[in-house]
Amino acid sequence: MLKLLRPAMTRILTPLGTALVSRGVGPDAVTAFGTTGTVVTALVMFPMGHLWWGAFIIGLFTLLDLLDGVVARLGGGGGSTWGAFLDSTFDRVADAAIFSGVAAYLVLNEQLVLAAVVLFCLVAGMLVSYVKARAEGLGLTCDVGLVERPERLVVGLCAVGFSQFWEPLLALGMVLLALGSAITVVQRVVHVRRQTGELHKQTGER
Ligand SMILES: CCCCCCCC/C=C\CCCCCCCC(=O)OC[C@H](COP(=O)(O)O[C@@H]1[C@H](O)[C@H](OP(=O)(O)O)[C@@H](O)[C@H](O)[C@H]1O)OC(=O)CCCCCCC/C=C\CCCCCCCC
Ligand SMILES: Nc1ccn([C@@H]2O[C@H](COP(=O)(O)O)[C@@H](O)[C@H]2O)c(=O)n1
Ligand SMILES: [Mg+2]
Repeated sequence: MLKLLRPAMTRILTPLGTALVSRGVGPDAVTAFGTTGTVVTALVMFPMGHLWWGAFIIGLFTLLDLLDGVVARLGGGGGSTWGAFLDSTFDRVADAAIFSGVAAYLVLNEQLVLAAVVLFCLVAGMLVSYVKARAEGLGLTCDVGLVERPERLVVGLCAVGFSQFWEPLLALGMVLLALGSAITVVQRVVHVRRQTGELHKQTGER
């Protein structure tokens, strides 16, 4: 759903991308900087209880995940295979750090049930991405689902950040995210099953 915002975000980020390209900054540097910033912020600020500032700063760093693609395209060649691999792999590293940081905060504050829900969100989010990567590796498509990465980030970071001001929001956001991510895994598996069903009809393959 949020991917509908991609053209607008690309337009907003293009002047910054142009400035970076003209100074010789490449897309891999942007990817690495954004991921490092996210990981350090999540693993330092969340366990210390700085939920608002942690979520806010991570929100800015994750926007670099849109900027790296802009820089890659402006730099010519339309992006590289290595860059696409690095981008997706580092997304998983950033997601792992965000949810681990929140879980660490909850464990330190003895909210073990909510920590388990957050870990469920982490695993379900990874599964959402894995199913797509595996499907695409097999030559299928899997660009569907209710809660893709931008939705996970916006819902997750807003729930964490604003819970500094209204505590129940963290539980509410994480439970919604857990349900949404589980539904998305099912949607993607069903989408793959439909395609393999079609293949079966055409080729006799099961
Ligand atoms: C006080 C008001 C608070 C308001 C908070 C809301 C602020 C919202 C600000 C910006 C909204 C940005 C929306 C961005 C929409 C982006 C749409 C898009 O297409 O994103 C795609 C992009 C990159 O995708 P990739 O192709 O590079 O990545 C793929 C993806 O990882 C796939 O994952 P999967 O879906 O399968 O799990 C992989 O499968 C694939 O391999 C991989 O290639 O998007 C991103 O991933 C980055 C999105 C950035 C979202 C920024 C979120 C910032 C949000 C909130 C900050 C809130 C902080 C809290 C307090 C803030 C107060 C201001
Ligand atoms: N270091 C990078 C990062 C990205 N790319 C290219 O951009 C595409 C992803 O764009 P987003 O706007 O979704 O981040 C990716 O598939 C690559 O083609 C790159 O080349 N190098
Ligand atoms: Mg990117």
